[in-house]
Amino acid sequence: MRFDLIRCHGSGNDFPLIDARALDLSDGDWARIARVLADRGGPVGGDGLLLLTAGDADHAFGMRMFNSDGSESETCLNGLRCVARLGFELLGIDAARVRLKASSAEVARKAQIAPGVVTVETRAVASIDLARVGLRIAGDALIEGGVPGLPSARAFTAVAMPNPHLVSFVDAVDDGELSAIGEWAESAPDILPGRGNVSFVELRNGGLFVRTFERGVGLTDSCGSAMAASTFAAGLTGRAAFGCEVTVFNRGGMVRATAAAPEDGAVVAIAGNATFFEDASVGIEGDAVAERVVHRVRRDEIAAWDAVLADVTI
Ligand SMILES: N[C@@H](CCC[C@H](N)C(=O)O)C(=O)O
Repeated sequence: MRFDLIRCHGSGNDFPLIDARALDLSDGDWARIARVLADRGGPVGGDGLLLLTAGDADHAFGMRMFNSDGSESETCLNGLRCVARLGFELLGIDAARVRLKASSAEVARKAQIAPGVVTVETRAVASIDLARVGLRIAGDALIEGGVPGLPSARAFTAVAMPNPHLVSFVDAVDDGELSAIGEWAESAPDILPGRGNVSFVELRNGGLFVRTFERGVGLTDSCGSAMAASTFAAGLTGRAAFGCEVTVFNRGGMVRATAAAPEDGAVVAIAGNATFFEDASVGIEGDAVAERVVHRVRRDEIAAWDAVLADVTI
């Protein structure tokens, strides 16, 4: 199998991106291709695989996202910015409604957050319904509460974006502690059989700093849906005002986020980079990349994002 792909990132969350609108492969094939391409030890690497998929009567195009373990997620908001950019470029549009696995999101080109940085805003609805999060504990919602059975006494807020997130506000992020809870979530415990993304969040520099252990991946430089869930959770717990823009920092950079209150629709808007850094083609044989040809390294975009990182105090 041969594919043309674009290697891209949103806030350092990096992916190979394939225009799959005309491709007809099984879910099992895509899961295998995700594991091969996103393998950090292989010639491509990434936090998962993004697919631009065909649109329908209600959507200009669609997105599918496979984690590096081959599992398919309900969404990926850093990835959605990159998929949206490709969709915009191929269709000659600047805004769209996008079909996700079982939901929709709005995307639009925005003014550049920094010179030379292509910027896209995603808008997705948050939910605190525990059934949607897939967290099987007593009650309808969990807002800053303990999770019986979780190996931590910390208080968590559960949010579906619609992928599952557990968010805890901490004084200082401890990667070891976060990873231990993330690994527990990866074990698909009885109370979280669909697993989940786990984030620790600090109030930092007037904004939020979010560190996430992602379902199907592990610790990443950033996770867009976790930043959305964290902004929503900050509103729910009185740490940030609903309707006001918050800068959300992460290991890979920053985004600007605004969450609407539940009574105002619970839409979380995230504006951030959609950086394309390499155009390549790959040949895959079995479980390995047999050939990789790099056609273009987009040095201008790499430099533009490096300048943002040099400016951001994380
Ligand atoms: N990094 C993504 C989320 C990717 C999916 C996640 N690991 C899951 O399985 O829910 C983002 O930017 O939202």
